Amino acid sequence: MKPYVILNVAMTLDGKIATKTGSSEISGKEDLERVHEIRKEVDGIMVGIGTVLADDPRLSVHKIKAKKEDNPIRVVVDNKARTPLNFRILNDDAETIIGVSSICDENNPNCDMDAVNRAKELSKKANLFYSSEEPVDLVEFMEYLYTKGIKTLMLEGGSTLNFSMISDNLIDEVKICIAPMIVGGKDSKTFFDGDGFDNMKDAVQLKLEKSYPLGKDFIMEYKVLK
Ligand SMILES: NC(=O)C1=CN([C@@H]2O[C@H](COP(=O)(O)OP(=O)(O)OC[C@H]3O[C@@H](n4cnc5c(N)ncnc54)[C@H](O)[C@@H]3O)[C@@H](O)[C@H]2O)C=CC1
Ligand SMILES: Nc1nc(O)c(N)c(N[C@@H]2O[C@H](COP(=O)(O)O)[C@@H](O)[C@H]2O)n1
Repeated sequence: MKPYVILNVAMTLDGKIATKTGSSEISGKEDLERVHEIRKEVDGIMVGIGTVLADDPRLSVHKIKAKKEDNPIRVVVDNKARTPLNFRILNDDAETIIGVSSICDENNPNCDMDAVNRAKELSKKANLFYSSEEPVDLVEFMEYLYTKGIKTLMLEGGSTLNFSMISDNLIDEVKICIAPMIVGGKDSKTFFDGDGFDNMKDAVQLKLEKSYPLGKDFIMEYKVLK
């Protein structure tokens, strides 16, 4: 069993989710409130370590009225246990689960002792899941999250993790905020990066369920066809 996964992202009209320098303030106020309403509803929010390092996110419900109990469990996919101990993702706003790879496991002959030691330190502040693979096996990780009570999970980026999740067929819904902005840049992060598929026939197929303007932005909501 796996959580029901909703991918939410804010992108510019030209499909970028951050500039080449990592600047990513894209959504308008109304969109941020929409996202925080979803955060309040779901059991967990997940991001990749690239997003943690770029944004130092809180991943709590803080743009709308909410109580501490409304905060979902925060989840990070972090191969080498690089989450900095002083980052907000480890504060006491909510529980945090960090998925690390097999190189953090001291019983693995190919482990990296620096990563093993960082993971040990992290385990004092968060619950660690040790994947049997490198990078983190996302199918295995989703099954683990489900056993931890995460039945609904919002994925909030970034580009690399988004592609791994969709190519592993783990995403059920996609919600996109398109802002009327263009930033360009071949090195700017797009909605989905990763390796990409070689052939269009392999493209993931989706069905548009809903679309509407929201403040200055435009929202599109899709179901992933399985
Ligand atoms: N506009 C928006 O809605 C959002 C924008 N962003 C932006 O995206 C950028 C970060 O994106 P990325 O650098 O692509 O980082 P990312 O957040 O996708 O993290 C990628 C990292 O996750 C780890 N990982 C472990 N196992 C993995 C697996 N099986 N598959 C994929 N990754 C795995 C790897 O260390 C990998 O480098 C930041 O600039 C951030 O601001 C992030 C979230 C939302
Ligand atoms: N919905 C949305 N709109 C944007 O313009 C964004 N840049 C993001 N980014 C995501 O939200 C995280 C920050 O969350 P906190 O406010 O710190 O709780 C960031 O890390 C991205 O995952 N989202």
